[in-house]
Order: sequence, then C-alpha cells, then structure tokens
Amino acid sequence: MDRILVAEPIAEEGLARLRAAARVDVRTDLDKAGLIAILPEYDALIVRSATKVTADVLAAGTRLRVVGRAGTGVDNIDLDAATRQGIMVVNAPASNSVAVAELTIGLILSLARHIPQAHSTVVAGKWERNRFMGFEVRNKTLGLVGLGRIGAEVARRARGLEMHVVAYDPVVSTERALQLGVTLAPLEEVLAQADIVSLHVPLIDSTRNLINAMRLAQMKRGAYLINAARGGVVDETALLEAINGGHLAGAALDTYSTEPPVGNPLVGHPRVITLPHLGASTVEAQALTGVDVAEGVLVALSGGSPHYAVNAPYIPPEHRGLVAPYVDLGRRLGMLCAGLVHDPVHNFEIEYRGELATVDTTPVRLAVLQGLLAGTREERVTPVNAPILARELGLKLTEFSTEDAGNFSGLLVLRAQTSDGAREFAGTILRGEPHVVEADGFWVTFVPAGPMLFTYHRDRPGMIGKVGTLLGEADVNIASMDVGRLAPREQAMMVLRLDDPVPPHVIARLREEPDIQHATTLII
Ligand SMILES: NC(=O)C1=CN([C@@H]2O[C@H](COP(=O)(O)OP(=O)(O)OC[C@H]3O[C@@H](n4cnc5c(N)ncnc54)[C@H](O)[C@@H]3O)[C@@H](O)[C@H]2O)C=CC1
Ligand SMILES: O=C(O)C(=O)COP(=O)(O)O
Repeated sequence: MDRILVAEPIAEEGLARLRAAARVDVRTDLDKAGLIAILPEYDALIVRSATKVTADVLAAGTRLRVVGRAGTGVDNIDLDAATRQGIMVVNAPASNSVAVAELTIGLILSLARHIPQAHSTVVAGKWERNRFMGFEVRNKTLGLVGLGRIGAEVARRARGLEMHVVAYDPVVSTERALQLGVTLAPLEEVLAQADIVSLHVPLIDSTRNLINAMRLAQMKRGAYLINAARGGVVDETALLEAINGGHLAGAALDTYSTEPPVGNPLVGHPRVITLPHLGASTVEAQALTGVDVAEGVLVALSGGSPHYAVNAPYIPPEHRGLVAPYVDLGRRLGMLCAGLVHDPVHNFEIEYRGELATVDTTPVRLAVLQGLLAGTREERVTPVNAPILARELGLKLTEFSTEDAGNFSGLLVLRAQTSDGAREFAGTILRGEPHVVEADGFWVTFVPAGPMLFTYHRDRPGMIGKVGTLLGEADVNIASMDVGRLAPREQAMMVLRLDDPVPPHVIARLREEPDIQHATTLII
C-alpha cells in the first residue's frame, strides 16, 4: 500500500479520501531536517505554502512519485528538480479562488474605511470618530494585475460594488474581459488609473519584483496597493518608501517575501494592514482543496492523468477511456523495443493509427519514451522526466497519424530506424488489455507483461519442443506461447510468457543451439 506524508494541515474531507486508498501520516511538526529524514519512506508528499520543497528535500524522496500542493501557488516547490527526478506535482487551483477574492474585497473595504485600525482604537478604549474618515469605493477604479481565476472573481465582486475595473494580463482576451466587465490596458495605464491596485499573478521568474520602485512611481498619488498573491511579486523596501514618502496612501498585505514576516518594517506600520496569509483559509475552500489534492495525488499514484498536474500532460475526460490503455501499451512497447533492438537507432517513429489518430496522444508519446529509457538509467524514468532525458541523450522521435488501422480499431506502431532498416513493433487494445501484434517485424500476438523469452530462430521441426524442454528442466512454467515466421522454415520468432524468470544458464544453453540466432529474456 502506498504511503502518503501530509506535512501541513489539510481538511478532514481530503484526509478521509487519502486514508481510503493509502497509509497516511499527518506530520505537521517537521522541520526541514525532520522532513528529509522520513521522506525516503513515502510515495507521496502533501504540503501547503509553508513547506519549502527544495531540490535537497526532493532528492531525499527516493520513493516519491508525486508532490501534492493543497492550494494554488507552487512557488514553494522546486518544479525543475521535481521534473528532473520524474516526480509529478499536482495542485488544487480551482478550489480557493473565491476565498481569496472575498478576502480581497474585505481588504479593499478595510483600506477604504480603516476598519482594522479603527477596531484597535475601540479595543484600546478610545472613541475617535473624526480620525477615521473613509471613502466610498463606488465609482472608484480598481486595477487588477493578473486576471486569471482569482482576478476574475475579484472583478465580478468589485463590479457588484459599482467599481470600474481595469486589468493587465498578457494572455486574457478582450472578449473574456468584456464578459467580466473589465477594461484591459497595459500595466503602466492600469497602475496610473487605479485608486486601488490588487495583485493576482503567480510568483514566477517574470513576476518576481514586478511591482518595483518604478512601477510604484507609476501608481496614482494617494492610491493603495493590495497583495494577496505572493510577497516576492513586490519590492517590499520600495513599497515602504512609497508609503513613507507619501506617494501611496497605504497597503494591505496577506503575503510577504519571507513568511512569517519577522522584522519586516511594513508590519505594524499605521497605514499598512497585515494578515497572516489567510487568503485560502475558509472552511469551504479548505474542504474543496483537500478533496482536489487528494484526488490528484491518488490518480498520480495509480499512474493516471490528474486533472491539475503542474508538470505533466492532462488527458481530457472524454478521451481518457480511449487514451489510458494506449499509455500503458506505449510504455510496454517502448520497453520491448529497447529490449530487442540493440543496434544504434537514428530515429524513432511513432505512428498513431485508427482511433488514436483523432485524440491528443501526448501522454502516449511520453509513455513510449519512458519505456524506451526505463532500463537505461540509474535514476527513475517517468513520463514527467522522460522528455528531458530523451533530449539530453539526443534521442530523435518523429510522430504521425494515419486514420486507417486495417482490421484494428486503433494501432500504436513504434519503429526504430537503424542503419539496417526499420525494426517495427505494433500493439493494440483487445478486451481492454494491451496486446502486441507485431514484434520486430514478426506477426505474433501476446500480452507484454511479466517475465518473457524471445527467440530469433530458424523455423524447423522440434524447435518449440527444445525450448519447452530446457525451460521445463529449469522449472520455468510457460504461461503462453506464440510463434511468428516470415515463411515456412525461414526466420521465425518465438515469444513465451513465463511465470518465472529465466535463469542465465538456460539463456546460455539456448544460445548454443545452432538454429537459434538470439535468445533474449525481458521482464516487462
Ligand atoms: N493569499 C493566498 O492565500 C492565495 C494566494 N494565491 C496566489 O494567487 C496566484 C494567482 O492564482 P490564480 O488566479 O488561481 O492563478 P491563475 O493562473 O488562474 O491566474 C494568474 C494570471 O496571472 C497572469 N499573469 C502572469 N504573469 C503576469 C504578468 N507579468 N502581469 C500580469 N498578469 C500576469 C496569467 O496570465 C494568469 O491569467 C497564485 O499563483 C498564488 O500565488 C492563490 C491562492 C491563495
Ligand atoms: O493556494 C495558495 O496559493 C495559497 O497561497 C494558500 O496557501 P495555504 O495553503 O493557505 O498555505
């Protein structure tokens, strides 16, 4: 049974799903050294934003197949290191958008009416009704930087408050913006027009310190900044200067460059509202997040295609039933080809025929690459790191589709082009199970699974008996057998599926047979 380490609090709904399918340990007490010490025992790790899943943490996860982020931002996970190690990263980005948007509206109104500051004075026994003159947000302009899931939810709600909304987002279409009642504009115009600017971009290389001194200077004098995205998007020193210098009226922050923001001079500033990264902290968002991340992690552990995979392709539900068995077949076909073709290969070709020609076959390609590389590397090869490894090796792959699949509904063909010509392997799905129908140019039919023996031999009476006797003497049980040949008494291939691995001395004996040119055993 798979073991899952949950390193930060997630909702009971999510834990229940995980516990139904795996052994789950909730350990929210671990520091980095403690995490590294126990991670080798786990197949999956689940975190929120506080755990830094750095390259050295991932390196300790020798069994780790998936990291689940119970939330949206994955800036605390070293995605490159995870990808290189073949570890899938999944998150739950659809679950907390409304929670963050509602908090943002709370911050807009808090800034406009000084709600937190006024509350503190009453608690302190004061009654200062003239000190906290506010302004109405109606007819004011909200500038959004990032109009993705959260930005869009904020826009809808701000429109309900009768605000004008302008936004900068390099990928959002004008149609989408129009639907939301938002005017798109370049970043400097958004900053110049807005009375309140709110950030809703991910922390990635291109957004780090996006809101720097120059951008802050482009903001309207007396405007406010809200950051419930990530601290690293704002140059916090420049922000403090902009507030102290009087260019900005204030700010509201939920996120900081370092969390908790110990020693951060913005904390405690009379014109800065500070929250302890509460954007996602609603009962509803946490319940959804827990369930989404649990599902993603469990699908990843089962070798499937999770909905929210950050570093792996996603198969749309309508194609899943069709594509999933070919993903399995692709990996096995790749292993078979790598196991039987030992000549240098100039180029691999994948041909998708019949029903496969109509769907997105990216996951099949990744699985073929995984199969081709699986036996050649010290590190684990998965669909996540297979493309990087293939690129590093200079492996060339071309793909094409053909609608015709002969008598099959779909056919996956893998061809290895060598200087001696093409070596062809093909498979299909029969009764829901992957079957090879062509192995190295021979028409044989078998399920590629478990210990297998392949002989390349001359078709002669008694060959099958000889091989059977040798295996029998070594107590190797034969599960199934098939023979393909180019012509009677010509070149042939025998394929045996076995219940037990073939001992090396049996292979050596087979290779001594004058009519057997090659005998190879593979475990697929
Ligand atoms: N405070 C909190 O507790 C939470 C914070 N977040 C943060 O909010 C971020 C956004 O979340 P979603 O809206 O769900 O992500 P999303 O991916 O749906 O939207 C992000 C948008 O930012 C845009 N963008 C990227 N670079 C940009 C740039 N340089 N300028 C302007 N726009 C740019 C993208 O095109 C995209 O439309 C997350 O990555 C996370 O860091 C998310 C959830 C909770
Ligand atoms: O989902 C996100 O990106 C968040 O920032 C929420 O973080 P949290 O899960 O509350 O640590």
